[in-house]
Amino acid sequence: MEAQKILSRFCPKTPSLLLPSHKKLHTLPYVGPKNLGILRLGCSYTEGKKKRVFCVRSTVEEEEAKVVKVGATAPVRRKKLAVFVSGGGSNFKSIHEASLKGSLHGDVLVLVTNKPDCGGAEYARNNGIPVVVFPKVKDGSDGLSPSELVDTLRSFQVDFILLAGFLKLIPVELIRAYENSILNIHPSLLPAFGGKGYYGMKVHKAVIASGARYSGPTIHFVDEHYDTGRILAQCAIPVLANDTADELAFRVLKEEHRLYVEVVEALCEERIVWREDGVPLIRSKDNPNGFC
Ligand SMILES: Nc1nc2c(c(=O)[nH]1)N[C@@H](CN(C=O)c1ccc(C(=O)N[C@@H](CCC(=O)O)C(=O)O)cc1)CN2
Ligand SMILES: NCC(=O)N[C@@H]1O[C@H](COP(=O)([O-])[O-])[C@@H](O)[C@H]1O
Repeated sequence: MEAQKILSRFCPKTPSLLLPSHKKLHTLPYVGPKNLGILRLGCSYTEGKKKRVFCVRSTVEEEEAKVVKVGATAPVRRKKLAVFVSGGGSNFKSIHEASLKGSLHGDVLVLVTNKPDCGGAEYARNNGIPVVVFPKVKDGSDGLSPSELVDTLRSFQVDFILLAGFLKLIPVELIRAYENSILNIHPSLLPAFGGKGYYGMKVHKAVIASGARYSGPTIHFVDEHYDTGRILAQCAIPVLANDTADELAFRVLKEEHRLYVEVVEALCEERIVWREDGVPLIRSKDNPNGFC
């Protein structure tokens, strides 16, 4: 209900029926022929004068399919994701498509942006994903404060936050509320070519100008500063002698789409482990004793 109230302030077009997966569903046993399924009654809430109740029906098999068995037998709960964008959102789309395809054991429940008209926000609205504006635009009524953003993400019961071309500094309130649960993708091999001023094409132009022979995406945990959080994954690709910044950007972005989906799949399957010295590792899906 809280999410609905906050959202209605900034995103009037937000679908009135909030995504069931973050509403508390009351599961009632289905009385009828054995094993035909469970009738799940969505909780009711008032919208204006109307009381809205929605029901979904799922079979026992569908319920079980929502739980992935990883490693030995421990069932892993499907994760709730928030994605932050400022631009076209191609990484966001790749992650959403992997979720719809079923390879990614999570759902994108909310999109956060500082540019409500960007391509990523448009894609979200076209796919029924609520859009939240953050940070507040200067002397404008639109947008959430850091504490309202934390409350909104908590109302959606978000497990992980994925930055994908978001160009504003994440405030310390959110870092503290989502410790070791915020990832970012950066289009260079950090720590090289990172930090304030290094985003989008500026990164690729700096790489070309430096004469570096390799570049590629880095996925890292987010701390209070730009691009200084613990590195989780990287992929090196050659910089060709006659590469333009656009040609390099195109090849790096393609690798980003592959790498981010692979990393978020591991995140949702709880395959991220922390080495004693604080370095995060990704446990291999095929070999529980190996790492990616
Ligand atoms: N607390 C953190 N917030 C963010 C991080 C992070 O690591 N910690 N990563 C960035 C994403 N990013 C690089 O991956 C990045 C984005 C933007 C900038 C930057 O210099 N921004 C400009 C403003 C640009 C604009 O408004 O158009 C600036 O701050 O002057 C650097 C790195 C997301 N947030
Ligand atoms: N420093 C942050 C940064 O530069 N991020 C970069 O913005 C692009 C967003 O593309 P997308 O909107 O198509 O996913 C991506 O290349 C991402 O690495």
